[in-house]
Amino acid sequence: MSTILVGVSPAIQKIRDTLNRIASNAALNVIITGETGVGKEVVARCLHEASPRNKNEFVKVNCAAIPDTLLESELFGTEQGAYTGALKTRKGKFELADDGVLFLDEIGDMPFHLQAKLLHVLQSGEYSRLGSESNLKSNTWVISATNHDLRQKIKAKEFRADLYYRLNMVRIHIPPLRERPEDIPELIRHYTRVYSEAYADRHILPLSRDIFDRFCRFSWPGNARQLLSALKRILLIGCDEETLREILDEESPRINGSSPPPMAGNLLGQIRDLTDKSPDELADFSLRVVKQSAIDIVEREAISQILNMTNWNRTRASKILKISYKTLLTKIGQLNITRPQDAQG
Ligand SMILES: Nc1ncnc2c1ncn2[C@@H]1O[C@H](COP(=O)(O)OP(=O)(O)OP(=O)(O)O)[C@@H](O)[C@H]1O
Repeated sequence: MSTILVGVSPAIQKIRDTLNRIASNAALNVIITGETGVGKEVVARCLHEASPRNKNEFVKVNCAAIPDTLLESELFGTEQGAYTGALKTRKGKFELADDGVLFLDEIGDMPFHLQAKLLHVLQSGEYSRLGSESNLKSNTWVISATNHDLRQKIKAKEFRADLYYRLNMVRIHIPPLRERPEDIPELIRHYTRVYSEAYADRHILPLSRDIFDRFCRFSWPGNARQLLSALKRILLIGCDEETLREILDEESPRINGSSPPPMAGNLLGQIRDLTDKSPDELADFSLRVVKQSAIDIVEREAISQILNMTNWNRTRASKILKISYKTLLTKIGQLNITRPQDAQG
């Protein structure tokens, strides 16, 4: 099943744009940054699937989960007899990901001594298995991800600046969900469909209007991962008011407003934040992207309102909007507009 990057926020639309531009040549190392659970692996998988390397492996290594002593052999493999107990030759992740993608998750946790080795592979395109003298050629697209601020780690001498620049040929930053609340309803709708299909025997009902609204107002410190586990739990086993208050930690800060706040506000907020950005972060910015995002936001809102007003009578809606029926259908698909009752009870 292919990976879908759900979201309508300008941030996600910009990521989709970048993704399409860089996946076709699959050559520049990419670093994906963002808090835990924002969807870094989703973006890495989308890059792989959209690239010419999609017939070959997507190999993931979690640099934080593997003990320091094992990470090196995990990455580069071991030659038979390299150490007592190395009974046979084992391929490393670089070799398994040849012609495919090597996804280095939690790269900020890679031990300092291994960072030098990784840099060497990235620069020379060559590496050798532990205990072997002969060089192997590496042809893998390296995509890494981190939820640390690597610039802080560089200052603290915990991360090599030269490796950072090598990994960071393209940077994709995914903002936390609380900064793109318009993605919350989309995630709820999409994953309600996914879970309904996966658990078809359970006759899953969509969230009630009240819970849907409360989900949309919550700030989700654990981002999409937290949202999805709460959604799945409620859809599968339901929950009483007390449990819901616990899940939504109703003492914690709210996103303002009732339903998701106006999207245009977010776009303007993002534009105002531009002054804080580094030239690197402005690489994907252009007036064209802003204009397109603004048009999409306004069109989506207008079409949704008219569809709701006409109770989703598309012929009437297209007449009011003064566009053809066919254009309306295309826009509904392109702008990912869904009927409220598809997601709410
Ligand atoms: N935009 C999105 N579209 C679809 N699914 C998403 C999106 N964002 C996150 N998810 C889902 O949320 C969960 C967490 O996402 P993912 O593992 O990609 O996050 P992450 O940023 O890599 O987390 P970590 O830093 O903890 O490794 C996954 O189940 C993923 O499918």
